[in-house]
Amino acid sequence: MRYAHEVGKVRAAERALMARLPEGALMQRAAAGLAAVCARLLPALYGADVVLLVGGGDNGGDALYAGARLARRGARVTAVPASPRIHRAGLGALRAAGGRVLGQAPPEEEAAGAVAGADLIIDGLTGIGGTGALREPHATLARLASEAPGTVVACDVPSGVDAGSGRVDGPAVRADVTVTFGTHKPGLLIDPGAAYCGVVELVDIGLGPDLPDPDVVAARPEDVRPPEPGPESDKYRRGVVGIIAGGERFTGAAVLAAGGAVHGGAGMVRFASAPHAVELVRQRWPEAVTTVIEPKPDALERIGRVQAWVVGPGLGTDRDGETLVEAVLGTDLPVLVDADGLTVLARRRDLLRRTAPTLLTPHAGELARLIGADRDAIEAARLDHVRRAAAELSATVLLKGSTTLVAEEDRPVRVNPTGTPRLATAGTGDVLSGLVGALLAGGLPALDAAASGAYLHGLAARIAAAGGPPAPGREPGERSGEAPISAYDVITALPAAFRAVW
Ligand SMILES: NC(=O)C1=CN([C@@H]2O[C@H](COP(=O)(O)OP(=O)(O)OC[C@H]3O[C@@H](n4cnc5c(N)ncnc54)[C@H](OP(=O)(O)O)[C@@H]3O)[C@@H](O)[C@H]2O)[C@@H](O)CC1
Ligand SMILES: Nc1ncnc2c1ncn2[C@@H]1O[C@H](COP(=O)(O)OP(=O)(O)O)[C@@H](O)[C@H]1O
Ligand SMILES: [K+]
Repeated sequence: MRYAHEVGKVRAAERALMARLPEGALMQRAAAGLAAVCARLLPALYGADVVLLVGGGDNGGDALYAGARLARRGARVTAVPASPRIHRAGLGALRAAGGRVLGQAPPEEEAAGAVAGADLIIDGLTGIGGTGALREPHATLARLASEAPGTVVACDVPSGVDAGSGRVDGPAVRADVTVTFGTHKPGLLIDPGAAYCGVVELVDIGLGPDLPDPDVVAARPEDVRPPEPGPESDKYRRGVVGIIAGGERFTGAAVLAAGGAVHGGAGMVRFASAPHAVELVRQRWPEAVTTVIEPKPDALERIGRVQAWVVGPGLGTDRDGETLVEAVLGTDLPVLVDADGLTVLARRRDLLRRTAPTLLTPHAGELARLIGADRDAIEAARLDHVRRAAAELSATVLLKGSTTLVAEEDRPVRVNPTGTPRLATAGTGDVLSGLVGALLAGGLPALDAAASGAYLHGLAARIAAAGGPPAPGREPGERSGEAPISAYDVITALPAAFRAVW
């Protein structure tokens, strides 16, 4: 796992460690790590033009000491101060190493010229101490760095990104590489902030023993463990997932959710709905066992036994849909509620009073209805809202969108690292609900089923878009070589995604 800690906990750990170390030692560790990454990024250090953007806090101090190390190895280093008070000792070290320092608040043309001509720019404007939108001249410098042709390396956090939440209010540095110290900060893993970081490199400064449990975690491939069948498995023991989706009017969601489950490793998929949806699912997925049901409180009785339920995609939000959502949540089995089922829940929160696990998979608009919040506020502060939702609704909540997050009370929030904007196409959410339902039926706890499902879903989308294993990373401006994808393509690529983690 990649771990991230809230800013307050990072500061507490730094204080505890600093108390045991000689003064300034921690900043030297950070600066040494930063300088080492920068040296690796430059084809030749000797004679390279390096520009430091230096704010008034310790983030600027790190940049100055890293610049001094690069200057001692032959780089031509220029510091651009953004504040009248910049780290004195760091400034002294840079000067002693032969670095140049522009005057306080240098004219914009001078700063712009230096930034535009740099081979490498170190962004030391603000780190974990940055709050709110960047003020001037920081905002202008952030814009100049983002537009410059040189490689941009953010010190700890790209300036303008809120380290705790990933919130970005106004201009922020778009980095090629972010060198972060001690532990990741949540804002480096969560959009919109995550999109500003480029490649994130973690430098160990010895904080580990002083850090508490993480607040946010992101899976690596080895952390994704879908249930694997053993020799003693049969279709019932592997897990039967029941899906109630679609109706007479909406049938696409039914076919896609069933497909996600069929390719999600369920031992069996039981699909139940109105006749038209059942007919289409039967034609497309002959593997599914289908039942025509009517929207009555005893609707589940004819379907047969399952280990977990998925309810909601394309169901409709009227009284009939409500009856089916109520019937499913009345069972003592794990239930995933998605799409129209969530709209029903927004007016029937009482249905969430149950003891078996409940997993909700809203996008920001659905979550807004569920917890009475503003959609834009949710998009801007996804971490806060997903946590609040899990606590208020007493459920596991998977918040879809640019960065998918999964929260459960008193557990670290799971961040999905495989997402891709190519998933922003109608129907992919239905595929996710079927896939996660299959993992729930296979016995994974709700948090793991949701996080593993999101991981495999994103990976399948990348594989579908790339026409094979996704490329490891791209140079800025390089063509992606990817194709647009449909929800159906994601289903088709699920086997390849499973192969990549099994
Ligand atoms: N502690 C340690 O042991 C270690 C810490 N380390 C490093 O220290 C960093 C934290 O340093 P920090 O606490 O000094 O805060 P920092 O990120 O420099 O920001 C404060 C400055 O930014 C300014 N500012 C704020 N918001 C602004 C805005 N919107 N627009 C414009 N300006 C804004 C603010 O100005 P003020 O609001 O006070 O006028 C103040 O000048 C951390 O990220 C890591 O890099 C490493 O060396 C490892 C050891
Ligand atoms: N910008 C984005 N970046 C990454 N993933 C996205 C983005 N926008 C949407 N997604 C993903 O696409 C899927 C869309 O689901 P949803 O909103 O339920 O659509 P639908 O109801 O049409 O199926 C989710 O898995 C979501 O996380
Ligand atoms: K920074």
